[in-house]
Amino acid sequence: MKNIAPVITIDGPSGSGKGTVAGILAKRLGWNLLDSGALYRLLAFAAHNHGVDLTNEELLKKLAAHLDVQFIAATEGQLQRIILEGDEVSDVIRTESVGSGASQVAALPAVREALLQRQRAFQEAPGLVADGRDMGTVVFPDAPLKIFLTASAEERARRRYLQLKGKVEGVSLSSLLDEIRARDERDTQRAVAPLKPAADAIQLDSTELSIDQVLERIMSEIAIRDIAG
Ligand SMILES: Nc1ncnc2c1ncn2[C@@H]1O[C@H](COP(=O)(O)OP(=O)(O)O)[C@@H](O)[C@H]1O
Ligand SMILES: Nc1ccn([C@H]2C[C@H](O)[C@@H](COP(=O)(O)OP(=O)(O)O)O2)c(=O)n1
Repeated sequence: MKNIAPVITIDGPSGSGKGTVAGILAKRLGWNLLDSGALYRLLAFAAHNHGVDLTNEELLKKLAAHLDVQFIAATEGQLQRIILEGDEVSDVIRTESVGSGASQVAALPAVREALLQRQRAFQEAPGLVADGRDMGTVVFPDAPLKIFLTASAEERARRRYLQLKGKVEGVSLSSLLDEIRARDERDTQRAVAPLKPAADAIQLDSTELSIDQVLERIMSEIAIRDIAG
């Protein structure tokens, strides 16, 4: 049977606000949430734990196909939890070094293929908000609303800095900016499913917008399309 649960895709570079906006939107609509970047982060993290080299496409493909992961949905007062092989890894997968590993494994075609069905399985009633790099272009090309969220690299580094300062030792704005630029370069230049807006995506530059303003813009696009009942 054809899956008719609507999908809203939010793609964009690191620090543009995708995860924040997708999480709030899913909660507001009462829809499911797919944080696709978490899957690539989990794979990079699992590879590190199992001593698998981040260039070993064959082994990474197998690891991706058998990734033992559980997403426990957010509840009132409790953020989404991610369990990998029985251990809670919600926080440890968020470091920039795991992000960089995720970006490396994400460039491998066999890895992307192995994770495709797992991502599509999140499309369940009453609807799905999915964030990542290729949600609108590859994973959910028929989504009725696609957002491509951007912000200047400087603003994205500033946001990350504010987010990590006090939590992670030795963070510096200039190294975060370098890391963000390196990840942008790798994610946009790879051959398979590169980061780019879908032809029918609405592009939203959040450099000068607050989180609430971004949400307001997306809510008005949802209302125009009448996709959330
Ligand atoms: N429009 C915005 N203005 C200011 N800060 C923002 C905005 N959107 C997101 N943030 C903050 O920036 C940081 C990174 O956001 P996040 O949602 O993790 O980005 P992404 O998922 O695109 O990497 C978070 O601390 C978040 O609260
Ligand atoms: N749909 C996706 C999601 C993430 N990736 C890759 C590329 C990204 O640099 C890494 C990490 O993604 P993630 O969305 O968690 O990173 P940010 O929160 O934007 O910093 O994974 C991808 O290739 N395709």
